[in-house]
Amino acid sequence: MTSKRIFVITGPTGSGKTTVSHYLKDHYGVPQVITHTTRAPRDGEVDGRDYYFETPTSFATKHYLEHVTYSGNQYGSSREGLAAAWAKSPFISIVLDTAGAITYARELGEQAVIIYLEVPDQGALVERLTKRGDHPARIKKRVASNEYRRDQELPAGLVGHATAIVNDDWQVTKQKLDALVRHYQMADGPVN
Ligand SMILES: Nc1ncnc2c1ncn2[C@@H]1O[C@H](COP(=O)(O)OP(=O)(O)OP(=O)(O)O)[C@@H](O)[C@H]1O
Ligand SMILES: Nc1nc2c(ncn2[C@@H]2O[C@H](COP(=O)(O)O)[C@@H](O)[C@H]2O)c(=O)[nH]1
Repeated sequence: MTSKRIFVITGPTGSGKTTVSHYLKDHYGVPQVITHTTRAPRDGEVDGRDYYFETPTSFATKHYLEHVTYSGNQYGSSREGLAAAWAKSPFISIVLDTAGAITYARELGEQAVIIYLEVPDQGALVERLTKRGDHPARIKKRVASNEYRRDQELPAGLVGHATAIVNDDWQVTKQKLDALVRHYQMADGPVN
């Protein structure tokens, strides 16, 4: 029986990955693995809580399970980060782009529970980024990126591995997340 799980939350930018990760933390005590990035912090983001904010030089000194370039910035997650989160709880979460999620599905097999979030209305996605306070120039750059376009569809490498959730209505999304967590709580039983 697999006792440790990582909820890998993936999907396009603005689809609600961070929101879902916070929900799992607040309602189920699921800690989030903090990843590393070279992008600048957004208003309100805190180093060590939202990301480890790195320079290109410091980013290169870490040991990554996987790392990617997304819209011109580097992002990476470490095995040490997973171990630290699993030391706190058997269920943990991480927010990744779809390339990272594919790596996790391949490397961790059934331990990785992949959740793919989608918002079919592109206009609604951009509106969410604007409301979040993202700078218009950053939104423009991101929406023009290959990674943004790529993540709009569940990639072939995740078909059969991911639970897809349309995150249009937050109440419906919460019900689906509750059902998913309950499923794994019952499947895995108490952890020693
Ligand atoms: N179901 C929903 N309905 C409306 N707004 C939502 C919903 N879910 C999340 N949001 C809002 O959309 C914005 C983007 O959400 P969030 O930051 O969680 O997305 P993300 O996928 O983590 O984005 P990114 O990949 O760009 O970091 C936030 O302001 C959040 O409050
Ligand atoms: N493959 C990885 N993707 C990551 C990691 N940390 C974050 N992300 C994803 O990058 C994009 C952009 O994030 P943003 O915070 O700048 O909007 C988004 O899809 C994140 O999920 C990581 O370590 N590896």
